[in-house]
Amino acid sequence: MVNTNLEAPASHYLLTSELSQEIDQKTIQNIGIDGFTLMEVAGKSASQLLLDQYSELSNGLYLCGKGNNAGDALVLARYLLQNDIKASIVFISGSDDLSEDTRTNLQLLHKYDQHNRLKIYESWNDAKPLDTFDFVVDGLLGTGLNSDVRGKYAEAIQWCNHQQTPVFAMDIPTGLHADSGEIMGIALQADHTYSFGGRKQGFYLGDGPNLTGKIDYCELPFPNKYKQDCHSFLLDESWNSTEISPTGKHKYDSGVLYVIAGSEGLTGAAIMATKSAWAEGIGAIVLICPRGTLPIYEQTLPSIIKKPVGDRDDFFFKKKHIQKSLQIIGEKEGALLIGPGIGRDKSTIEFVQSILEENSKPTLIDADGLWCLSQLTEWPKPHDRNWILTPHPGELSKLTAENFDTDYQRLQIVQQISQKEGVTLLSKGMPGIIGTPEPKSYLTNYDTTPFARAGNGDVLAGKIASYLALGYSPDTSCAMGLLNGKQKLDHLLKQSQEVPEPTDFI
Ligand SMILES: NC(=O)C1=CN([C@@H]2O[C@H](COP(=O)(O)OP(=O)(O)OC[C@H]3O[C@@H](n4cnc5c(N)ncnc54)[C@H](OP(=O)(O)O)[C@@H]3O)[C@@H](O)[C@H]2O)[C@@H](O)CC1
Ligand SMILES: Nc1ncnc2c1ncn2[C@@H]1O[C@H](COP(=O)(O)OP(=O)(O)O)[C@@H](O)[C@H]1O
Ligand SMILES: [K+]
Repeated sequence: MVNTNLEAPASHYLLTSELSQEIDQKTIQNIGIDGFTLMEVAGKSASQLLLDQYSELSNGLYLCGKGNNAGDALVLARYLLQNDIKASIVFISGSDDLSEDTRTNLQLLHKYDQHNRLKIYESWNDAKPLDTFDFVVDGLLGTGLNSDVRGKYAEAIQWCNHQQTPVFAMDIPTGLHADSGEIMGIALQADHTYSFGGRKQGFYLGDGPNLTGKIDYCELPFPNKYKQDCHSFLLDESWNSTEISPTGKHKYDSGVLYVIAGSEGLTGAAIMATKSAWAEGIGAIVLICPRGTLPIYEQTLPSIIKKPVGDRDDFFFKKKHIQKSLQIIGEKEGALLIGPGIGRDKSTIEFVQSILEENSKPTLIDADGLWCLSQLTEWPKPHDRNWILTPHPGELSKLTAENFDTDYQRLQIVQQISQKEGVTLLSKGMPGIIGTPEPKSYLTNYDTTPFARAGNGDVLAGKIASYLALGYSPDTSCAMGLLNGKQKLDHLLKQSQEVPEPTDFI
């Protein structure tokens, strides 16, 4: 029983290069909306956005390749020409070999030019010295790019990156890989990206966030059914409550959250996690702790039920605590959070292994709990249980025995592992990536560096575990946990310039 129920809004589907092409082709061939029409819609919606956002533009420089990406730029040029905005168009590889729809759009553009406001250059060399212009449009290359940008294209990009005027990218900044966010030799730095038919996955990985500028989604008439093959989504605060909703159970029909956390020297992790979970309004939290650590929690966690296991001189979880802990966890419905601050003793690993094998609750495994898991040759996960794992990059690497240099590799590992093991994986970092068994993945788009302070992982784990106990699905719980922090961060930063303390996020 693996529950997933996040429903991304259509504007938040993230397309790969292959999927973009597939959807284009199916719409053209099966639905009968031709490529020319799609191009018209793309260029027109970009023109509307651009005119809304910039009122003072008078002369555009359009850098064009020979494919359909150039066609989008030509449609844009036509609509802006209608608004008295001049166009200087540079075809980097000449205009003899344009794609069919792009050629048609060049012919149309000439027909719309009543007052000689159009200039055409047949090569990059011809175009220099360039006329004055107050914005640049990037219609060089689109989403299909899969080799390093060549020749004059690279030269034009380098030049463009030194200009002061705003740069508008059609569909994707040229040189950015649509799937991975990798720079293909050189890439254009855009101020705005008008993303046609769907945002591209690479906008949120690798160098993507540094190159796209502001991203505007321009809808194309793609039937929703063709988007069903999309597995990757953007998670941001614009998602509303119907998209992030409870699974069946009423939110306030809350179960108990059992927390197995803390050991000598690491009781802070247990305190942060339980306080954070408590703040979400859950009815009861039971903190299971080695008896020697109990006095600290008596002082610090008055609202939390404490159930000590073992003897007064037990300061970390051991094999001998297994039965008692399982008995406590089995008392009521709810969820389990295991890991923050439990340490890495050999006996703790055995303890964790048995708890994971025997307990039947939805379970969040974090921090040292993940380390214990990484020490086992096989994960003791029963197939019908919901597990959430919340590793930071080091923990993910240890857990999967995989090294990754890029976000794209990290995404691929998250997708593989969550599907193979049937778990929901929240890979912390920038971006945060949620992977589900379906498999689906959700990428965040905000700066996570303010969260990179010891304690924020415990706060996040506490929130997510509390949502699990409240009856939300694992993926929804992760999404809510991340967005809860982001919302608080925005609020705190409005009040002060300082980086907030982890306790501020509770
Ligand atoms: N109907 C549709 O499908 C719709 C598509 N739409 C738009 O089309 C875009 C995709 O268009 P596309 O597929 O024509 O690709 P695009 O990048 O413009 O040109 C490819 C040309 O570039 C060249 N080239 C390749 N690699 C290179 C390199 N490394 N360095 C230098 N040159 C390189 C290559 O030349 P070749 O190597 O073959 O000589 C090839 O001829 C998409 O992003 C969206 O904007 C929208 O209008 C909606 C409807
Ligand atoms: N609300 C949030 N949104 C995105 N990422 C978050 C959020 N809260 C925490 N994180 C991620 O969790 C990381 C902290 O977790 P971790 O490294 O495990 O720290 P800890 O030492 O607290 O266990 C942050 O660097 C960030 O990547
Ligand atoms: K482009």
